[in-house]
Amino acid sequence: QRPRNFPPGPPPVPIFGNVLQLSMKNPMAGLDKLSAEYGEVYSLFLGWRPAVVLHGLQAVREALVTKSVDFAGRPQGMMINHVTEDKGLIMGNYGAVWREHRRFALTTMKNFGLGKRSMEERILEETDHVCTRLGENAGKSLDPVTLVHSAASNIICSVLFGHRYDYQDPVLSFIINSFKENAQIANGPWAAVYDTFPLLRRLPLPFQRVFDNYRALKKHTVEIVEQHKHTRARGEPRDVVDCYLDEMDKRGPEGCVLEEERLVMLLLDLHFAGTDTSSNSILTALLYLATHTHIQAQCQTEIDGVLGGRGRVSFEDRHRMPYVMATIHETQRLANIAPLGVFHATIRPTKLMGYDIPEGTLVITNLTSVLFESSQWERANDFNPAHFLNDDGQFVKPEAFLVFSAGPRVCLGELLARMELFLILVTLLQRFRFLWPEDAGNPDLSPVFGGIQSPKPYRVSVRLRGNQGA
Ligand code: HEM
Repeated sequence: QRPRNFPPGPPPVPIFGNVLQLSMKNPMAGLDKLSAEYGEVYSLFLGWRPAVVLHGLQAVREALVTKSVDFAGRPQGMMINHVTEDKGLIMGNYGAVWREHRRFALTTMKNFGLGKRSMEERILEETDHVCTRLGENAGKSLDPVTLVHSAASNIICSVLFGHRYDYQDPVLSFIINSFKENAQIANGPWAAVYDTFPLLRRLPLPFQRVFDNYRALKKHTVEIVEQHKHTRARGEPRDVVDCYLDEMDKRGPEGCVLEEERLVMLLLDLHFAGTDTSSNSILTALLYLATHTHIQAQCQTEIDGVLGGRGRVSFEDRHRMPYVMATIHETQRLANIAPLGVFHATIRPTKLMGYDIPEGTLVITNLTSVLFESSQWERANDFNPAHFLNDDGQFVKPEAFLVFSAGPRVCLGELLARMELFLILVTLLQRFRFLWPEDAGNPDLSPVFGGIQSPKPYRVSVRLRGNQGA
């Protein structure tokens, strides 16, 4: 039963709630229909658990920005909380432990928080490896998925652990595959079964795979932390692990929320959140550029004009590349990496657009509905970099660009992700042309639905550009 003055929604059936009324493969169309019937704020039952769904900029903004703290919690008692042993940052509830870890991670990952090697340097170093691999494939076509996932994982590994893996290293594919499989299961029907039927949780069903993968990843991360404890020099951090250990030393054991077990979970969270998100954004950008070569060429003209003979781009160059910035942002909008964001929860009783929302209510921010809202975007379903340009051709970011969400829980890796996208894509466009292979048929640009979306598998032809060439 819905509480009094709770947002309206479809009648639930016993035990299942409304989950059977939505397609598990892709619930987005079903959610749009419900919004058309019940409004911008409506409710659903996921099994026994009531959830409020926010549709469109107005509702999402009121919750995340205007009532920010009220909506800054995370639902508890779900599979993902159990997998991370209630110690992760992403699913950590609003409170001192989450706040301290978020502050620590944000400060450390600022450009100069990581000791001698800046974030920019780490990204550009990895980009060189990508260019070498692409150069070997010049004149041919390749499936860029493994290369781009490996590069994104290596960048976050370099930031977290000061280490990158060779692209052939089996540890790298173990990490990427484990995170990928976990994301798939954790956002699929088996996670819903786990969350809805507590009595089934100990049975050998497919969701156990997520726990197995996580245990293996945790063991690997614990070993890295142990190695760091032996090789670190206090006060001279090389990476996030060293920074955390330094911070623990500085604060001492008394009343400190920083502890080694939490460090391991923080590393796993950042590694997970920083891999598929960035890589699928880059893969989507390459797909759109290869299939819209006039836009690619316009980016290359701007890049050549700004960089001249300079071999290396810097993040500062973005201010002189409005068209490139607009193109990257537009591909991010269309990539729609986190279509339903990450689930929120209310931390106290509150109101939203006139409805009463009790404490602890699960809240789903339908970011897709904002990124494709026809009143916010002139041509919402097209690839149109002009969405991010004003009449003077300058780069502007519309309020409805919520790929990183908003409010106190806004993506913690936004700066890193923006740097990666800009530095990698500009370097690649400076050196290569990407073409849709002639024998590949018509491109299918629609993404594969998931908690983190990806483009459909594709191949792309790679051509070397001349020094400054066209
Ligand atoms: C283009 C790439 C990325 C996109 C589109 C993206 C998007 C998002 C979104 C939508 C959220 C949910 C915010 C909310 O709960 O309202 C989120 C949370 C988060 N992201 Fe990202 N992300 C990206 C890259 C990264 C990277 C590179 C990192 C790692 C350094 C990262 C770390 C996190 C963390 C830790 C959270 C949870 C924050 C919290 O709960 O306080 N993300 N991200």
